[in-house]
Amino acid sequence: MDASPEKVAKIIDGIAIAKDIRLEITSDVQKMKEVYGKVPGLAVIIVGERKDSQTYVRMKRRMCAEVGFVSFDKDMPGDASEEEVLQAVKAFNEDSAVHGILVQLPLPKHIDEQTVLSAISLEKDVDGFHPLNIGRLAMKGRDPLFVPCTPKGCIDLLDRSGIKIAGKRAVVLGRSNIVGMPAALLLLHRDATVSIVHSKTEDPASIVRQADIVIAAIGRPETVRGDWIKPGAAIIDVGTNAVDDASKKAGYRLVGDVHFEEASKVAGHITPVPGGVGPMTIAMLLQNTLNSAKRVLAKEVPLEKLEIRPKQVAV
Ligand SMILES: Nc1nc(=O)c2c([nH]1)NC[C@@H]1CN(c3ccc(C(=O)N[C@@H](CCC(=O)O)C(=O)O)cc3)C=[N+]21
Ligand SMILES: [Mg+2]
Repeated sequence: MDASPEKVAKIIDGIAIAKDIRLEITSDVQKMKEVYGKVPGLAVIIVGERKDSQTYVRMKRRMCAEVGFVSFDKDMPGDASEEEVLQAVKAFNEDSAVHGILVQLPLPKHIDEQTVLSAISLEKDVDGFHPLNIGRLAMKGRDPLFVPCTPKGCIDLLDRSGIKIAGKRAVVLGRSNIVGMPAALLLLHRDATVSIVHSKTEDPASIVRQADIVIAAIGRPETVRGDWIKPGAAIIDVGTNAVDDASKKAGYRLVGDVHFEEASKVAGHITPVPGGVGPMTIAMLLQNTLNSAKRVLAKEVPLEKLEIRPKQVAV
């Protein structure tokens, strides 16, 4: 494919795809309710008053209601102690109506995130942030119980857009525990040839230019420019950066890590921001929670009689 200036990439519509997924989930939840008298339960713990965190948590709780889950809300003050947060996690670990536990990040500075994430029961770690789930993700043949939602959503966007992964060159920008690193591992498990570009990489543009698939997760606005992109490449933009914009009522607008206007003239497929990866993150959280509830059911109902199967049964 050549990069003639009039060429325009196909937009990957994360809002529509996430909605399809929520419909699939809703139908499984209805069946679960009819046949077994149970619905999935998701507990969301938020500590402190960060505006962005409150917005995300509100969206998660709204989506839970939409698909028929029960949501358990625990809103704690910003000066809650680590011990108190751990107690809240423990209570949800022990509550059989709760199939998934999410502790909204970032936590206030006086609380150690790894201590809290490690306290979440492995069977309820729907964010996939528990070190054992991350460790399993890194191992061939040892599937984790839960895959982190944002990277999982990125792969699902590629799959549902008909983009082939096996054998392709993929470049991930960013190496965070919650997006870049797991995204690279997932691509590797799908037989892509994977490079990770990060803050110390020399000449990142030359690496990105080789990629058939780009996942950008660095949290720096419009860093990936049009001339970094191989014509026809698939671009998944995880960045959600607020930049000042006086023409907007809120005083800011959201932009990705990719310069959308430039990139969409070169790429074959591209996700918009907002409306790309963001909605998928929440859809994957719901999917992980549903699968967790199915796994609990599979322990109570003989597998051959189970009408809705979990993706994976044993630990
Ligand atoms: N334990 C934990 N799990 C998370 O999954 C988690 C977290 N902590 N902390 C913060 C990040 C961020 N995150 C997003 C979820 C949805 C959108 C989303 O739906 N964004 C919309 C735009 C929303 C808007 O307009 O502000 C979109 O991109 O279209 C974005 C970001 C989950 N996170
Ligand atoms: Mg593995």
